[in-house]
Amino acid sequence: MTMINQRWEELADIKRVLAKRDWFPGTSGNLAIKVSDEPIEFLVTASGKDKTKETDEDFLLVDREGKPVKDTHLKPSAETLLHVEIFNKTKAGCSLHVHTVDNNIISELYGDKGKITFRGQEIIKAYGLWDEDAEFTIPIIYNYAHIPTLAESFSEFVKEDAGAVLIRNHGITAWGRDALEAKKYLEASEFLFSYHLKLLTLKAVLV
Ligand SMILES: CSCCC(=O)C(=O)COP(=O)(O)O
Ligand SMILES: [Zn+2]
Repeated sequence: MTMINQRWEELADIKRVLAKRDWFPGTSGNLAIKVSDEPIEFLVTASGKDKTKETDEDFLLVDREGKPVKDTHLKPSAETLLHVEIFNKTKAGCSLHVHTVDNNIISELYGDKGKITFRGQEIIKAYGLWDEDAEFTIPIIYNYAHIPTLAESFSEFVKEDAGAVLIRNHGITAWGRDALEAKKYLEASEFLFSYHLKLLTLKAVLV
């Protein structure tokens, strides 16, 4: 199997799993996986598709600027520039972006603070943090409609090979050195969002 086919299968597997969870409502979301380092080339989801469907046009290969490597009628994700920041600035191998109700509500509740910090939760170990008092902070950025501006704002928080950033009332982008790590960061973040919102709701009901 060629590297591109191998990476295609890896990304297709993740897409299938996330689709089953309804994490691609209304054609939202986009996924990317690096195929080569020199030159940097990655597979990214084609724009505007129903990501719950599986086709042989789900992904296309783009260069380090997010431009298609070959002539194609497919358009790279409208948010490819965010994946471009990740692959150009870090050693990340995979980047995942989803819109969920939970990540949107958390981003709105904590958007004015510009971040949300989690502590005292076992699942924080998914971020590679094993200390009892470990904290994990997810920055929250403004949802600029102009994607190059959004990508510039996002870039400020792309420093590590794995991480997560919330875009206010839009969604989350999580990345990691490989597909497993990116998925782990995404799932841990969504777990923490869901837990936090349920706890807030229960506290409000019980007082
Ligand atoms: C209806 S979703 C609006 C665009 C977006 O935020 C998204 O994640 C999907 O865009 P893409 O071009 O990757 O399909
Ligand atoms: Zn989006």
